[in-house]
Amino acid sequence: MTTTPKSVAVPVATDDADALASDAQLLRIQRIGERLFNVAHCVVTFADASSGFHDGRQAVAHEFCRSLAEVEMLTVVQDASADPLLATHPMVSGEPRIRFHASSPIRDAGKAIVGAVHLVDYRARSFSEIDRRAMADLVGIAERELHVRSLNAIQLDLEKKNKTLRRKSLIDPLIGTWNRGAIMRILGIESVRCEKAGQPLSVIVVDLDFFKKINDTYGHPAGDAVLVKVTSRLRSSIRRQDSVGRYGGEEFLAVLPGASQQEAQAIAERMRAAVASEPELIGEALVNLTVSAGVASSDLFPAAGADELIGHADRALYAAKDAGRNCVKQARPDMQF
Ligand SMILES: Nc1nc2c(ncn2[C@@H]2O[C@H](COP(=O)(O)OP(=O)(O)OP(=O)(O)O)[C@@H](O)[C@H]2O)c(=O)[nH]1
Repeated sequence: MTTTPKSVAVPVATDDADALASDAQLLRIQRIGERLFNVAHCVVTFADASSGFHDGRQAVAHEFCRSLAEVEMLTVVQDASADPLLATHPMVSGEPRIRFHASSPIRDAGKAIVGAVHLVDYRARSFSEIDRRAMADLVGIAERELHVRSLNAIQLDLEKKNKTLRRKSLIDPLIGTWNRGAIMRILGIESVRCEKAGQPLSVIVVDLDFFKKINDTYGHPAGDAVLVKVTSRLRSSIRRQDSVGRYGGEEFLAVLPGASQQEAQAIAERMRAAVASEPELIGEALVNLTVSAGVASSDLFPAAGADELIGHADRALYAAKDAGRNCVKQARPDMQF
């Protein structure tokens, strides 16, 4: 009778606090079992070896219980030394000379066996009808605990999936920056924050020059690769507190909280220079890339809301394109676009 229990996957709470709380509860169940039946050990085992819990005092009894085959119903061996199956078990014939063993399966909500409650003693003893009913009650408590554990695990899993989904819903899948929805939300938040703090807020709209030609010449996948490379250069040009997102196809929006018009102009110029500084290797070809940028700052448009600020930056971008591209234009109240 030294077979290993079948492996049944039991969802367990992986969060440390939850796991500790559940383990404390299991220890409590085991202590109640020992008191209730006046046995040396009450051990709860799970088919999934990674779950279940025992203290050092129970290690031998736990090892014994885990070495036994899974039971389908309450099974009682009143004297293991006289039991045809257990008598030859090394922990019965030798130390620690286990004599009494009773076990009853723990079932999950779907009635699958996921573990067992065991009673172990070093003296032979009887097991009354009252004991049988008490054992059923104890198993019921263990099953309820297991149910709570799996609910915790499901909740944790859902929370993780939720977090991943939320993140995915904010990130552009091609270039890995904030997507339009996310960068607009960041702009909204920073706009309120800067206004409250009495700080300026600047935005930059950046657009790749002649991108259609790149697509037409090298193909759409190469165009995608260009977008990724340009994104990386733009990101390396901003400050820690700034954010860049994909505003449109080949258009980016940078949100610069606290940046005055001069600082924003300098950052936009840094972006432009970073892209134009050296050609990008796309496949076999060295491709010269440039961007045009329009900058708008709240210190020049104090009454402008976030959307209006973008409108001003957009118009400055058109001016940069008109001026021959590969340049930065600052939106000014006195400018005619
Ligand atoms: N490869 C690729 N191309 C894109 C993507 N999004 C938009 N585009 C392309 O970007 C090109 C934009 O072209 P235009 O609006 O004419 O702009 P442009 O050629 O950059 O010209 P200017 O902006 O005036 O310098 C179009 O050919 C779009 O198909 C994308 O995700 N991947």
